[in-house]
Amino acid sequence: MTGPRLAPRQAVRHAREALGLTWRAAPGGTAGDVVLAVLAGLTPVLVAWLTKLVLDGLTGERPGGGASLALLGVGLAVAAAAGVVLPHVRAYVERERDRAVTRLVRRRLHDAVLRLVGLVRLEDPEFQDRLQAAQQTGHLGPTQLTGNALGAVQSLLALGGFLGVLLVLSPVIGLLVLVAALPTLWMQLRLNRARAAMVLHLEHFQRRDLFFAQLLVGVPAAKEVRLFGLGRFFGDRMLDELHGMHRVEQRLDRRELRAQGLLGLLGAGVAGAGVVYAVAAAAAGRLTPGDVVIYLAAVPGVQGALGGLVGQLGAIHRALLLFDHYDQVRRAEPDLPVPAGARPVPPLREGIELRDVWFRYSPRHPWVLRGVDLFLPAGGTTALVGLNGAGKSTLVKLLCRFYDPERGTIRWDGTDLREFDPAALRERLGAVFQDFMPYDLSAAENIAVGDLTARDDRERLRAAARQAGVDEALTALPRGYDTLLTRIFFDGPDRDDPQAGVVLSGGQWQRVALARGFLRADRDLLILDEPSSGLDAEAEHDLHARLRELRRGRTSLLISHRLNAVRDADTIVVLADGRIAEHGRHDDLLAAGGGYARLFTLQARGYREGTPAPV
Ligand SMILES: Nc1ncnc2c1ncn2[C@@H]1O[C@H](COP(=O)(O)OP(=O)(O)OP(=O)(O)O)[C@@H](O)[C@H]1O
Repeated sequence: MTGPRLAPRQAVRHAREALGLTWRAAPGGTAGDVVLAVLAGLTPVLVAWLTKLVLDGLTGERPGGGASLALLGVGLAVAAAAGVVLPHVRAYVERERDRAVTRLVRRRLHDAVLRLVGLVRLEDPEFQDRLQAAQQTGHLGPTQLTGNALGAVQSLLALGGFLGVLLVLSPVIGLLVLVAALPTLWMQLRLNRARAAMVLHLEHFQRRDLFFAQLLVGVPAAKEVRLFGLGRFFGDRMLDELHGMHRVEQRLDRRELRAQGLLGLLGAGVAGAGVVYAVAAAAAGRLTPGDVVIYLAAVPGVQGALGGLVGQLGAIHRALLLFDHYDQVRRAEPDLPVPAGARPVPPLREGIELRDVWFRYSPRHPWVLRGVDLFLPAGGTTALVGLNGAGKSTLVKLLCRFYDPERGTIRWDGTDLREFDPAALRERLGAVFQDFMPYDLSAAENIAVGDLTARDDRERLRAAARQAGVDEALTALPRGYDTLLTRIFFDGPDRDDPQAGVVLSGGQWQRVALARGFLRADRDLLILDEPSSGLDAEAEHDLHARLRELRRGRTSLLISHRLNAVRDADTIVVLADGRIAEHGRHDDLLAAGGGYARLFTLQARGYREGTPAPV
């Protein structure tokens, strides 16, 4: 397994940014941690040295009065106490710092995602993987890097101190210990790289493991999993992924075990030889008992510090790799060009014109729109119809500027949408999407997300709900509009009240989504993509009557498979194979006897004779 690599310059840049980020998030905590790391590195050496001095004083090897011996004893006690307390203080300071870093990283990631005003990047699976990894591990880069860098400083200080002591006592042994540690260093570095490679290799298994686990325990798939008896099938797939993951880990663990065992034996051999030498030298009077004690502390001290140092270097490498996900998300270019001096979006006076619009989701995907020419006149209702996959929702997404056309233009009173800031353009739009989002929030909040300025205006929210025909149902909920529309989690006082959260029916949700759209009914363009698909026949009829009222004199685009619901539109446009196949008023299209007439007749016959309609 070869390790993933970061170019040295990139590694240095990541290190600088990660450390800078830690500093900005928690300057006090970081400075405190540096001081504590230095103290923690020097304390064991100080304790060993003071022990030696006390022993030498006691055995009369070094002259010194009782007073200085007592002082040494006190110093030893204080240093030993510091050695016990410091790690706990440091752990607290580090956790505080890490929490501050986590908040800052989350905020910055959030800002980076908000800069993606379109959908292209979010729909790119590779970018999604990075985004998920950055969400989960973004904070670990800076915190682990800082923690391990300071750990490395601590190890270096301990290493330097103990090596200095050994070299003073016996340069030969000092050098021997150092040389014996070199294979450990080399092997650890190799293992570090293999471990970093494994982490990346495991990501694939982990994603799929999580996917199957969520299918098994999550609510969305629960019905199909039970009805189709998929539990065992998905459970086995999940365990396969887990096995795959564990096999990779096991291979590396075995390799590590072999290497560590061999190196441990080597280290113990060197240490043992040193002990024999030190005892013999003390017996011959070349070393004092204190020298032997400090020697006994220094050999494992050097080996431990070296091991720690190498481990920390490996962890730094892994932290830099983790930081790479965060860095790439942060540096992602905006997915839609937003002009520097974007023009304000004027109220729509004439209409929106699509001129020879070509679009595909990426060069790897087929064309969805192939030269669409269309005019949505201000103040008029245009209905868009067509078979599944014809490109209707795609056209809506282009109007909202979630994507730009690959060829051709969309003009708002003559101005290309690309000249506007997408956020300003969207301020002028109201929409009910076919795949609207049910939020795990209260009923009031679920409507208010359509226009957050109405959040505290209960009357406005209720008016919108009334227009969508859902006010009565929401008022009747256990806590009225404050009832959570979820059973997944409860907030505040709801926590202990299982009645507080409710599950709405599909049609009720559809009406809540409609209420969101009604909140924005005063916007310049109202887009209604299948607004009645989940409603019963009576409610659908009622809704379309309301929508007709609402649309009167407004610019709207209505998409529906129920052709009866669009027959009174000012213009009906039929989209087929990415092109406008027909357009005109209902009666004209029927008279023309084309695709629209065929579909309309089929649906009408279906209602009369009970024949299932095709769309
Ligand atoms: N995000 C996407 N990435 C890639 N292809 C997509 C994406 N969204 C839609 N498509 C493809 O674009 C084509 C048009 O889809 P679109 O949703 O616009 O059709 P539609 O006319 O709204 O269909 P329906 O009546 O079923 O809602 C389909 O072939 C679909 O697979």
